Amino acid sequence: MEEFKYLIPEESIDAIMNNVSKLRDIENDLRHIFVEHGYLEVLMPSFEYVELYNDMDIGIDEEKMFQYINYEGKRVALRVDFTVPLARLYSSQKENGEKRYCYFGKVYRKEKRHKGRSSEFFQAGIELLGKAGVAGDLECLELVLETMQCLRLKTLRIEMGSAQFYNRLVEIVDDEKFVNILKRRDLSAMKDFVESHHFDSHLHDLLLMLPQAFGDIQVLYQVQSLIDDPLLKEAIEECIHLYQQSKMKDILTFDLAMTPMMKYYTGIMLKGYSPYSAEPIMNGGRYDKLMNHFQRQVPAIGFSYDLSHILKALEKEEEA
Ligand SMILES: N[C@@H](Cc1c[nH]c[nH+]1)C(=O)O
Repeated sequence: MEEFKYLIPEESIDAIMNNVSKLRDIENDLRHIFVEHGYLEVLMPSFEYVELYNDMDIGIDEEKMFQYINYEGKRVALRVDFTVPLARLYSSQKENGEKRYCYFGKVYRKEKRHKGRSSEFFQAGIELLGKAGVAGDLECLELVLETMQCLRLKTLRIEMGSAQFYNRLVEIVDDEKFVNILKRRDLSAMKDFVESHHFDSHLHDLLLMLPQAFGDIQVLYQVQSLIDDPLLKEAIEECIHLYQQSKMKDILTFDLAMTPMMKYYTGIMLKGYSPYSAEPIMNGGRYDKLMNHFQRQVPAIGFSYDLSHILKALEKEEEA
């Protein structure tokens, strides 16, 4: 036992000592902008019932949760996500109006084998509840653009995918193997997959180009010319529409092979990248059906920065 007192469990990374003041500055700048735009800062509890996350089927397996059984015999987990508990908070309020929340804190997601990866993610994010469609998407995109300046990182890129596009495609293709191939962006596996099915020629061509459907607005036009399904069409048209109105055209890349990080996404999905971080420094998206779990129909969108990844990217950028 004696030697353990000098060690930390593999779930932990050691204390962050470099650049903590920088992290606090970034946090404060973000807070300032969020609050200025009407987002109310909330301090969410660290513990939630495991059932809350399970019922929402968010796509984070139970094995990823740090959990224990409390005195009632109920399973309790350390927070694995902010979006779900905030949806619960919203549902406890009477009216369905627009609400803007922001938050700063950690989420805990256990890795099977850590290999130096942390299980703690320091997030700073917002949730915009009750604002539907392009208007809500644009408000969110503008806030991303404005707050990106706070991060002190030089070359940031935003990738946009569509959960509506992805979900509909999964439905049409109707074969579990498809998702795996898409996640790996495996071109030759996709060829074999397409050849072993009898899809119509449009779907056939679309699936073949999908692993590489990554790039500027031309990608959307190219895909648009291949589809006739109304829901797929609608999803692409929404992205085009957003692009036309967005102020981040020069840093925006589309990725139609993007698979949802969280199962609750129903519309656009966003990821922010620095060339100095292997992991996305920002994740977000529209989730119009999550509130249905609370017997409410409320459209919503949000995003969160990962401050730990941002800090690491800053260090690497400085070294370079
Ligand atoms: N909760 C998501 C990010 C997000 C916030 N709002 C919508 N999505 C995550 O942890 O990846």
